[in-house]
Amino acid sequence: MEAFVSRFVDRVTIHVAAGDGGNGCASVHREKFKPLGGPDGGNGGRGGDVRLVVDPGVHTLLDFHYRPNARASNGKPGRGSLRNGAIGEDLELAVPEGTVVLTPDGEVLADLVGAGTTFVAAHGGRGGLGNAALASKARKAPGFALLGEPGDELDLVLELKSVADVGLLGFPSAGKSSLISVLSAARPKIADYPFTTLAPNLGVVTAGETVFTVADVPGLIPGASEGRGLGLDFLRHIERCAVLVHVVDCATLEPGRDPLSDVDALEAELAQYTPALQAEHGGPDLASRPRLVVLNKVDVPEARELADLVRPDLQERGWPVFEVSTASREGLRELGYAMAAEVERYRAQLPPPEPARVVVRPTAVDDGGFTVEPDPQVEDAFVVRGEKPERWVRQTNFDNDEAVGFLADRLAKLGVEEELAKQGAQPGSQVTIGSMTFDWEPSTPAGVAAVMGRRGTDMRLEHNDRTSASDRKAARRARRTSLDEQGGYVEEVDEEDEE
Ligand SMILES: Nc1nc2c(ncn2[C@@H]2O[C@H](COP(=O)(O)OP(=O)(O)OP(=O)(O)O)[C@@H](O)[C@H]2O)c(=O)[nH]1
Ligand SMILES: [Mg+2]
Repeated sequence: MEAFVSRFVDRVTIHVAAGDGGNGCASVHREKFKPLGGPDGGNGGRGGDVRLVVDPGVHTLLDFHYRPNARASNGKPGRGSLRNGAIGEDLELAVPEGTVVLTPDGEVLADLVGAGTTFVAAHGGRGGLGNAALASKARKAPGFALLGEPGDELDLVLELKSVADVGLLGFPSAGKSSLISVLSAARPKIADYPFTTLAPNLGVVTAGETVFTVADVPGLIPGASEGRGLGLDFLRHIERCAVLVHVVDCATLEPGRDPLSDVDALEAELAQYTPALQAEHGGPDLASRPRLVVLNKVDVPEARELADLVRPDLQERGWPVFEVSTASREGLRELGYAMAAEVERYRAQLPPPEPARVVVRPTAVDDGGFTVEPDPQVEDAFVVRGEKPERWVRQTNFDNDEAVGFLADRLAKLGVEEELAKQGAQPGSQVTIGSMTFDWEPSTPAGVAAVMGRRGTDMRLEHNDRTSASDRKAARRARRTSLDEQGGYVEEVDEEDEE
């Protein structure tokens, strides 16, 4: 029998950060006696993702409790001579079967079922294109490159619905922590004063082929269902356990206590408690869950006598009874195997694990669309929203005029300028995209055409625009081919397909 855990964690908030994309490189090919070479700046590498992967060897969220921060590595910047930056390494975090991923607001993002099921918790940022990839017929030697995008960075809540297979029920000092310490390798605090255990402990027990978890929880006292002692905390944990085990102190000298009345008192508490989870998720109620009874401390002669005395009464209720001593370690092997058998029985009647039910976060959709709306806070100002425009702004180095010009071209090609003009934007109107606000200067045929079109018509300009569109398409096709050959390539340079 083995184990590794000494604390019980079923809910944890983690902070995940994907890697940033590397910046593209602006560089010009240099050779002796050939001063004017072409652009040869490579692309930045993509940042690494943070992924959650179901690993059957992991049984708790404990690791996240100790290490709640996870960061994947950044992509490397591109370099001269067409060298692309290395891609950032993905970070995989092993989570137990049944881990539920939520936003801090409680929205369920994924319910991870089945070994190997993967959820991308944070997407790495795209690498920026280097100036070689940005070169085109019209822009033969770009003096700029695109910035890498920051990776996603966010908080997530992980929850484990079924935190333990077996829950130990018992009065304070009955020997629950002692039992878990001898069944598993967990080393909880054990002492002869009540409520030694303040936070539940979890042990992983191996009996034969079966690996299962046992939760040692704070001692239960009458009134717990109304919140006495550590009652409600205790009950919240117990309701997640498939098998309940009464741990009874046969050596207590407290007046009014004996094994039968102890068991009755705890059963009465269970009966009064309405499990929160049951209401939420359905599932078997506490009353119908299998129980075992452990008569503990039989190394004490009086305790063994008492155990022998009450054993038939308990068996009459249909509960298997085990006499053990965590001190002399008597009866433990048999108990371990009996727990394993109950756990196996429970698992066998569970519906087979559903295929991965993963809810993808809605922000990942890139439909190429955008919206333009008047800014509700500022007069004569507009807000542009959309995956592409916002991304393009993030990729732009605003210290470089040429890069800003390139951004303006991209926005015009997507139709953002035209739409702004349609909605009445004037030169000098404030336009906000993502985290940037600009003064609008319609600089392109598309923008002007729209302004003209609104006033009347200008077929000439529309015509010009059509011609240049087919030109651009041809140029784009050529460029794409050359990009594909580079390999490790990051994104399409232009998204003019909307034309
Ligand atoms: N003689 C004897 N004493 C035991 C045995 N098992 C536990 N004890 C003693 O009983 C006392 C309480 O043990 P714990 O394991 O801390 O009991 P607990 O049920 O976890 O108690 P709380 O955490 O307070 O609810 C300690 O002094 C243990 O040494 C046993 O098999 N025989
Ligand atoms: Mg304890």
